[in-house]
Amino acid sequence: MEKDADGFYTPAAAGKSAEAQPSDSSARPQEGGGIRTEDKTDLIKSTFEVSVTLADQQRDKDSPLYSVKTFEELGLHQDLLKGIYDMGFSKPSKIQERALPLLLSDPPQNMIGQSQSGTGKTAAFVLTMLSRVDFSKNKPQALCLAPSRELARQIMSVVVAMGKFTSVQTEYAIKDNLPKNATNVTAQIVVGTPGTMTDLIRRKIIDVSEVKVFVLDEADNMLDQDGLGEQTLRVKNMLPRGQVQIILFSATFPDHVRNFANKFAPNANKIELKKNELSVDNIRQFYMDCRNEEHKYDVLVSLYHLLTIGQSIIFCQHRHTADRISQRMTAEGHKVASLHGAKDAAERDNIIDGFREGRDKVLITTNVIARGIDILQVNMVVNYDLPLLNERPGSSKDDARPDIETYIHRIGRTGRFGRKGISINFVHDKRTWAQMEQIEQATGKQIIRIETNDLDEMETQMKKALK
Ligand SMILES: Nc1ncnc2c1ncn2[C@@H]1O[C@H](COP(=O)(O)OP(=O)(O)OP(=O)(O)O)[C@@H](O)[C@H]1O
Repeated sequence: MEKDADGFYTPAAAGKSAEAQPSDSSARPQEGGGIRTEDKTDLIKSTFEVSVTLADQQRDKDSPLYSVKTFEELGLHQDLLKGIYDMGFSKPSKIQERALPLLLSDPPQNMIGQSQSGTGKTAAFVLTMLSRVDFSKNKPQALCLAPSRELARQIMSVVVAMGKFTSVQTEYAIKDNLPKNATNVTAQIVVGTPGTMTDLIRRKIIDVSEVKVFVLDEADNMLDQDGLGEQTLRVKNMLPRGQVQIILFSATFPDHVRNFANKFAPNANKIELKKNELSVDNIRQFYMDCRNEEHKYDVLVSLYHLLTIGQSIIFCQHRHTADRISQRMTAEGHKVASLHGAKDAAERDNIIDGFREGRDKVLITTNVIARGIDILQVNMVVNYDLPLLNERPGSSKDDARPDIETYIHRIGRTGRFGRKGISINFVHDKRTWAQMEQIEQATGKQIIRIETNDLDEMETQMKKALK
């Protein structure tokens, strides 16, 4: 099975793997901030392929994709092994190899698992849910929460694909999915967002008496007081005491939620990353020094050809910015889509499906899809606005600190499972410059300057980074 045009898993030629090229690290800033240009290319005109050999990276001991084990050795049921191989997976990744034996051991134990973006966390918790449910019982037994409907739908596509050779039944707990007069959910696995899940449990449409597994994807965000923390806790408090395995996964676990995570999933087995392992090496990070806000728009438009070579996601801080840019670009004849939380459910589904199918190549959005979204063709992420922590009341805009976690998740929309990717940050004044420097320090990865007026240079850099 491989992903179909709309990015969800469908039966197709199994076991296909893309091909890899060694990475090139010759691009270095010169004194004065310029960049050495080597081998000019015809990138804009060409249709060069962005590709990697997964098998090679899975052999590299230092790669998060490396594993000494096979899926057979991880103790999975035969029907699930069939599902995995049907999806074209041949070996587990490091997080899968390390987490699965712990997740599947009996008696069940809680887990707090961290590994870089795009390294296969979803498969680890989906396999756990599928392994734990009793398919002969028509009652919810595994609940999974995600921070956005887009991510919940994507997780569900993985449940359906991996469970293809089982008799699993599934249901969504996302807005506008179930009819108002819906009765008891009989599905064994329910995936949704915290608000709707709470509502359905309260209304007794979801009976939680048989729930055995509770998964939080993007757990740090789901537990953050400023995020979805309260709603998620409400769901947990409605579950039967003492019998539920709690599984938290994320690429990031900032200190201010770690304590809460430990209380939320007591006595959990833990897989943790060191700070310098947070971001993946296959994503090359650049910045462009724009003159002002208006110039950011002009630079983005000038990049349009490069943005559409593969697929690109443009992140803005506010919904109105995403709308304004997309309206302007559309009026000027460019094909772009915009997605944010103010759009209604059907429209959101339509937009993300169009992007997954490749009907749209450029998606302008907010943090709503900064986490978890897995579209392999995305090879470029632009931070039109750098992600910022919520500005505190009374503090000036100048004090706003960059949101490092969101930055890591945003750029992780590219470079999925060992593929190459590029991120470009727009800075346009002293404040944004300082914020970018803080990001560079926190991630420990160099962010390389590219001139805003040198498209040839950009093209050359892109080709090198994606090679
Ligand atoms: N063992 C494997 N072999 C091959 N491909 C895999 C394997 N495990 C996962 N993948 C693929 O790798 C991609 C990334 O996986 P996934 O979305 O689970 O990452 P993640 O760690 O949850 O990322 P994020 O932190 O962004 O949520 C997906 O397209 C998935 O199908």
